[in-house]
Amino acid sequence: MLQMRGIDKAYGSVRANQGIDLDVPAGRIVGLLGENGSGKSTLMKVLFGIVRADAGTIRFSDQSLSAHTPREALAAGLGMIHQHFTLVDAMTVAENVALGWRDGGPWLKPAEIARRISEANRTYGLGVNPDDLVENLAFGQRQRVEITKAIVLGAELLILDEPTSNLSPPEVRDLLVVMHRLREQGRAVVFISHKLDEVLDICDEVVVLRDGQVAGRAPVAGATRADLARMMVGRDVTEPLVRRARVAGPTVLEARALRFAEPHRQRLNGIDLVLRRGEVLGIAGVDGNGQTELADVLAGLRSAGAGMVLLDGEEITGESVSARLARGLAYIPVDRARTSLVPAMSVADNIALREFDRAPFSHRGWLRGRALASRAAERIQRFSIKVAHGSKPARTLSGGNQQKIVLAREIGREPKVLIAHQPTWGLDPGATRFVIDQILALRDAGGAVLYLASSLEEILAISDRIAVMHGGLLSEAIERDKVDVTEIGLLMAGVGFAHGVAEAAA
Ligand SMILES: Nc1ncnc2c1ncn2[C@@H]1O[C@H](COP(=O)(O)OP(=O)(O)OP(=O)(O)O)[C@@H](O)[C@H]1O
Repeated sequence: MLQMRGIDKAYGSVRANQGIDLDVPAGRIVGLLGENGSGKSTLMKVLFGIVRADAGTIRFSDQSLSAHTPREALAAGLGMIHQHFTLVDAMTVAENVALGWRDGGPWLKPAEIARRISEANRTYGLGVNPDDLVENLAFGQRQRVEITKAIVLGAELLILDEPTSNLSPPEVRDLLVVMHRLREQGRAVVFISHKLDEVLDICDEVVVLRDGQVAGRAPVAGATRADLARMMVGRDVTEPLVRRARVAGPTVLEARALRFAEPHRQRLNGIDLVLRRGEVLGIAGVDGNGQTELADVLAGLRSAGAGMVLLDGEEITGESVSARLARGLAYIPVDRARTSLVPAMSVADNIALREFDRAPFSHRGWLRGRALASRAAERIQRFSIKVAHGSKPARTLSGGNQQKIVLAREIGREPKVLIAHQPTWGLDPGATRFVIDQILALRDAGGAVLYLASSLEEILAISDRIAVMHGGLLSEAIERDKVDVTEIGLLMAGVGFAHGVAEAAA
């Protein structure tokens, strides 16, 4: 169905794609793997007409695509599901699908659009309701709306860019079912992922990129995680984590009966939490159960409606973000692209962002360029950020490498308390492992870490104590060694939470 040949794309001196060949047959799922910055997004942007290749040819369903626009790519039968959705919140599902209707195509009555959505639902098991308002839908449902839209608009080949990163385990299973059905119906899928197990589970074959070139391709049958990892980085990165025992110290961060309410946001319905020196407290839970609100309220980005936050026994509930930062709090928010990184600023400036006004970065009101540059060079090296120089704007880095800038800044400051929300989102396996090791080292040095993630596997690997969040409530924290995974699973599904009682008390 798709034949890409000899694709070259350079950004200045960075050769993001070099002579890449990619074949995707109909009825196949091809995994596109590679470390952060290896050129996966660039290749897909070339295919979809978002960026123009310097050289190479593309044939898709017997048409030649060159110098095409995304609109022409859509018309040819390509669909791209981005990590950041393109839906209009205030419209219904059917209206969103109608919006995507090709210019010049036949005008469709709302009833006809609804019919096509139900048909897509039946064939692919999407479970999308045409009349739902998008703003009321959870992340996983929005993603299925995007897929529905692509199918109704006639996509024969779908590009899914890290589609499982923000999904809960049941949502991942549902998505994999949808992908199976797409394959059965003779459509093709390009699946970009850093999760090797999922790639092994769902793909027919994989293509691995390294430094802008194809490092290997292989059928998935018979391959192992270690094989894939080796192709990606040239060595094995899947060694199991060896955890050392820890001795937790006194309480550093505490929340008492914390409440938060805002229209269209998950509420916090009275959260009690204790975080001690030298421990990682993992908060498991399906996304959208108040994790973002809890982390924001603790970091001072949102104000609590009621309750208290204490740091080292002093109340900080009303304090500003910067006052909290000065007390040694660091925050890795989930929506880093919007809240934590300034894309137009250089990598070096982003790394110094929290400390501009302090030595060594400023002196009598003057910024010290050399100190900025040397700190950046050190962090770029330590966190393996793939960039030619710290002076480059952050927006020119690959998604995973932008992420590493925030991690390098927040973890690198050796904070007293680190609140980390999905810190490994979008990172390749090597980088994920590195970040986990850094967080454990911070803990071993006496730091306190609140770790929020939707991957239970990750929570189990890193935490000393685990609590579950559901519907704006937090369960009691359990020591890692005493955790029963089934029980955590049930809590994640909301079984065992006394919602009625808490709501009545509110
Ligand atoms: N607009 C741009 N300007 C300059 N350089 C860019 C631009 N977009 C990408 N690059 C560079 O091209 C290279 C490949 O980036 P790309 O986004 O394709 O990687 P990726 O494999 O998708 O990574 P990730 O897994 O982190 O998303 C990187 O070195 C990146 O810095």
